Amino acid sequence: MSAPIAILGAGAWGTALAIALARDDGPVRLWARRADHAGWLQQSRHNDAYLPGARLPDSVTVTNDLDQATNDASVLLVVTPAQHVAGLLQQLKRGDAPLLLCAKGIERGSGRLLTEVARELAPSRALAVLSGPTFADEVAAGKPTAVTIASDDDPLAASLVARIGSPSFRPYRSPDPIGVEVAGACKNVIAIACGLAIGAGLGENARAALLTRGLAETTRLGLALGGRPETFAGLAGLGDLALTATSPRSRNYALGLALGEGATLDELMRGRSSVVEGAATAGAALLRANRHSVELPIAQAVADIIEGRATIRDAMRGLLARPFKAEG
Ligand SMILES: NC(=O)c1ccc[n+]([C@@H]2O[C@H](COP(=O)([O-])OP(=O)(O)OC[C@H]3O[C@@H](n4cnc5c(N)ncnc54)[C@H](O)[C@@H]3O)[C@@H](O)[C@H]2O)c1
Ligand SMILES: O=P(O)(O)OC[C@H](O)CO
Repeated sequence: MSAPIAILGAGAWGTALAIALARDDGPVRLWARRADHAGWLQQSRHNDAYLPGARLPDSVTVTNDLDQATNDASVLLVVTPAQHVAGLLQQLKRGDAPLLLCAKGIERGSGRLLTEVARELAPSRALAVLSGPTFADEVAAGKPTAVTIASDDDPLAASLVARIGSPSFRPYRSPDPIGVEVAGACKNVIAIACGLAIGAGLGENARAALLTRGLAETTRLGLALGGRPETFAGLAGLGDLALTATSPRSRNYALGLALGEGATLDELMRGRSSVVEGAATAGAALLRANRHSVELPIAQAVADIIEGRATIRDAMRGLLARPFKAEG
């Protein structure tokens, strides 16, 4: 029997990954932050709060005890929202099981990528990143899905692909964790912009333009941070952007759509438990881009709207007033 896999975070994505990775040959432990939630999940096998309709297989054990979840695990999947990854890593005991970072975002305040957070807070552990076009409910339902697993450590990436892959959950290996992280984080910001455009009635041409120029600015940032150009045409880049920036089932796109239709951010965020990563990442990406003198006009527009510095109309007008230039 293989060593256990620990999945840290019992929102929609952690739950879907637990279901996808549950096998007869190795147990899966799912860590939930709240004791009452862990107890309910373990007993009912359902996660109505975050992933209604899915059922946890018997080989998944749910706990809110981090030591119990991680003890003897072969790999720890980090699946909390990006802004809580540092808090989680600070609670982890020292150990040598690798981390597979599955959250998509850049840290607010510091502009750090999650691999940079992990390198500082869990220096003894090898790192890999999992990203790509993955609506959790489809993964939980066993629908065909392809992802990227990226690491500087190719044997680690290969062993994770072997442990995690199945006919319906197909990981592709990549040597570019930085590019994969930047792509996964920024697509959420671009998805908000695309939702805004449709919600505000600007049309599908505008959305296609935002998606394409969004990929161009994401690529600029990724390259400045050391990513590889081909990553942005891959699953974590174009693949995830195509999914997220066109589907009302994306929480990021849906937030933009509702804002564009006239809802306020306050109304949309009040009482909400599920995460909209792009809202925090817009400003964090800008912070990081400014340090590298990289321009992110679309992320700037999204951050200006989200952080209350511009109306949607003014931000969109600002984008349209930019000087004409060569494509690239
Ligand atoms: N849902 C998806 O389809 C999907 C797919 C791929 C990647 N992701 C990424 O996975 C990450 C998690 O998203 P999700 O959809 O599972 O979240 P979710 O919105 O379903 O659930 C939110 C989770 O955040 C947890 N949480 C709230 N406050 C916290 C805190 N202070 N510390 C630790 N955890 C806290 C909640 O307990 C809950 O587990 C995000 O970065 C998201 O972009 C999600
Ligand atoms: O619902 P979203 O916008 O958080 O997107 C979920 C996944 O990241 C899609 O790949």
